[in-house]
Amino acid sequence: MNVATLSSTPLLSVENLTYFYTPGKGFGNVSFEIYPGEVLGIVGESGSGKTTLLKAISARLAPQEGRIIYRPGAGEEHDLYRMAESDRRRLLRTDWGVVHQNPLDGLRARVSAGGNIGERLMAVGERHYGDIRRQAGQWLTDVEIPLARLDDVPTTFSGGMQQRLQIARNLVTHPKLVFMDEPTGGLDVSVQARLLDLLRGLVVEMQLAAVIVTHDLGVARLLAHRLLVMKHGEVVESGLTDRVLDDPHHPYTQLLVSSILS
Ligand SMILES: Nc1ncnc2c1ncn2[C@@H]1O[C@H](COP(=O)(O)OP(=O)(O)OP(=O)(O)O)[C@@H](O)[C@H]1O
Repeated sequence: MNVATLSSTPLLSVENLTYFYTPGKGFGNVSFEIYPGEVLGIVGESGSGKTTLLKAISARLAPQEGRIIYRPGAGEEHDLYRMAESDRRRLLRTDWGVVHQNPLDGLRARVSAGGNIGERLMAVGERHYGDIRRQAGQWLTDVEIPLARLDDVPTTFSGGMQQRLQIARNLVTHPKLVFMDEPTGGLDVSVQARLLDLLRGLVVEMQLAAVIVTHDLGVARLLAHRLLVMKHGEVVESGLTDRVLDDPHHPYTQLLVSSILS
């Protein structure tokens, strides 16, 4: 992917971040930056702290040390965990999106598909019922869900459809930054491939900045400009995706890469 057009001011700066549930369980001293339009992949084995790190950087788990600076526009700077709780919550409903591995964690099960998408639009101030319904319908079509399902609740959808609905709900407000935890996990291989295609198209078209946690290096290769490789709660390697995967420097990354080749 082309990173040459990225802005020189980071959208998000993560500085020496640490969170341990108990000794050895969590992550320590993690620092990195995300630029507008950039997709960062976080890879590593199960239990290496990826999900915990994603929660901390997406305003859902206060770190024990370190800070996160968010810059939504020129000259604007917010220290994420020093903002008022209500401002942080608003950020998650409007400027940011979170796509959970289990789609029902990110959807309202008793609200129609259209309502799930419309709710986010209302959070950014849209009030016109007709416009909201029209945009919800457009997004359903964009994520390849038949328009006829607009009034159905997500529990009647397949796993793949639920995940596409969750993506539509998150992207309808054109967020600046989206956090995704194993967005294709738990889906059949063929459904995963279609979803990946869709995600890749949306990321490019909307110039989304995103952080994607995955243990699947194929997903990382397809979506991420840059990778962080985690092991036992530490970042052991980082760099441009092609460099990390084609010329891994750290022995652990070499092991990860060779394990998918064998
Ligand atoms: N709520 C919690 N309380 C205590 N320990 C936890 C909690 N959540 C996760 N852990 C532990 O913290 C460590 C890191 O977990 P985390 O979910 O961040 O890893 P991960 O790399 O995302 O793994 P996976 O790919 O399996 O989701 C693991 O040892 C896990 O068992």
